[in-house]
Amino acid sequence: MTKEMNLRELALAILMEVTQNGEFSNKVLNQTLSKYQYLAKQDRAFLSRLTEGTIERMIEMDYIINQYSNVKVNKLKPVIRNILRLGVYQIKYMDQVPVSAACNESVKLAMKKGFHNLKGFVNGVLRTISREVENIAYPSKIAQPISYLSVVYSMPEWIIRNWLEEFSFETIEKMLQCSLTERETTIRCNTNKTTTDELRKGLMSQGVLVGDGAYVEEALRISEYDSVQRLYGFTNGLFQVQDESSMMVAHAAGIKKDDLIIDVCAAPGGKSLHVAQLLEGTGSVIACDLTEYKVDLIKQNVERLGYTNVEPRVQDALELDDTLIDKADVVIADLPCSGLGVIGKKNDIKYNVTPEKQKDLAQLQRNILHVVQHYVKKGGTLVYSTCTVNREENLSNVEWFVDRYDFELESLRAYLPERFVKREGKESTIDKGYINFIPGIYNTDGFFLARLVKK
Ligand SMILES: C[S@@+](CC[C@H](N)C(=O)[O-])C[C@H]1O[C@@H](n2cnc3c(N)ncnc32)[C@H](O)[C@@H]1O
Repeated sequence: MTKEMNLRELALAILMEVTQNGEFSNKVLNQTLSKYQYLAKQDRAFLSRLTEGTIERMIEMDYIINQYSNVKVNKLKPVIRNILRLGVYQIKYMDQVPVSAACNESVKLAMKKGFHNLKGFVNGVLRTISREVENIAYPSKIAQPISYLSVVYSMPEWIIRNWLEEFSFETIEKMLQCSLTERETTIRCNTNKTTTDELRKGLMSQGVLVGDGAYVEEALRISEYDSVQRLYGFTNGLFQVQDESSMMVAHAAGIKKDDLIIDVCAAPGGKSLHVAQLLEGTGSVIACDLTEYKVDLIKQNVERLGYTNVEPRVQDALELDDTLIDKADVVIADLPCSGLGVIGKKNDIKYNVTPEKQKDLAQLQRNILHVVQHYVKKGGTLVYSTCTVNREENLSNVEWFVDRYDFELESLRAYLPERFVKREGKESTIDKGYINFIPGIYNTDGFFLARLVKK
């Protein structure tokens, strides 16, 4: 058995867990990588690329298979279906894999999994696709725009229909293109411990490529590394991974020394720790989440980054804590959401969201807002945010909120980083108090935030 065969077998096992057992791809891939730590860097990269790529392009893979197989994808045995998906991905997207290897190794894998009788079928379908790969007839952009976007960018049709109610075709295409483009990782420098220049030097000494953030002073963008945990400065808390859109929350909050901040859905602590950083050791941050497990994640990050002004707490945001009423200068409500802004990083989210789940989430967000608005003192601020781009979970909730509670939207212009504000034209919604970061238009994840002030 060759090494490559082993890697493909691991990829198949991951795909089976994700597609048959509903596991999250990030989780299963990370577990596999930690189990097989002895794998060489290029093997880890091959495995990651093959599994992540196949999952993020799954609708396209199935479309291609359906063009050339006499048995439709949904009628195939799950193992064979996933072997074909992996095979087609190698043929179409992995130039470094010879077509013959993609076909032969897929056939061997089918036999190894007990499907000797289907080796001719797997071989036939993959060989045909390898010959026809440049001639695949995709849905027409003009005549079938929804199918076109769905197949070319592997996005479920219902999400595209939903987005078309709010965004133009061109904007959606940009978002989708962006979700399939590899971006650097953004990190937030812990400026209480080091400077961005020192951090940059340390990372570069390990051969990491380091660029400036696009909008936020304390952000750096890194690439060409193997594992974040092994990077310079990780263990001693010189940085935290955080997208620049997320970093905007702490800025939008307008933190002042000695403020009391309550972060109602805080794990793993990205925003709580950023806020603590801006407090420079003063004030305090109560960082809550639902379970011990989640709160432990916050604790680990607090310890690593070395903050003494953060108090992690198990607290259900749906249950009012009387002792906190009217106490907070700032409440951060970064709420559970459908996550459609981070499909570039969590590539199976798009297949798991349903219209019903999205509706339930929008309701959950309202229920949480109803409770946590009590914690804001008069004149204090509530920052509402999600990592999704659809209106129901974003602006519609904000409109619902200001209609019912004694809050108003306040312009973000005075709060967001200067570099960002400068690029926003006169028409920007930041003057209305909210912003929808659209991937492909902004160089960030998809993200929404609104600044609400208690009258
Ligand atoms: C978007 S994530 C928060 C990310 C975090 N703010 C950060 O920047 O690292 C949403 C969090 O809400 C938590 N959550 C969900 N329901 C909750 C509830 N009823 N009460 C408290 N936290 C909840 C989830 O466990 C999850 O950690």
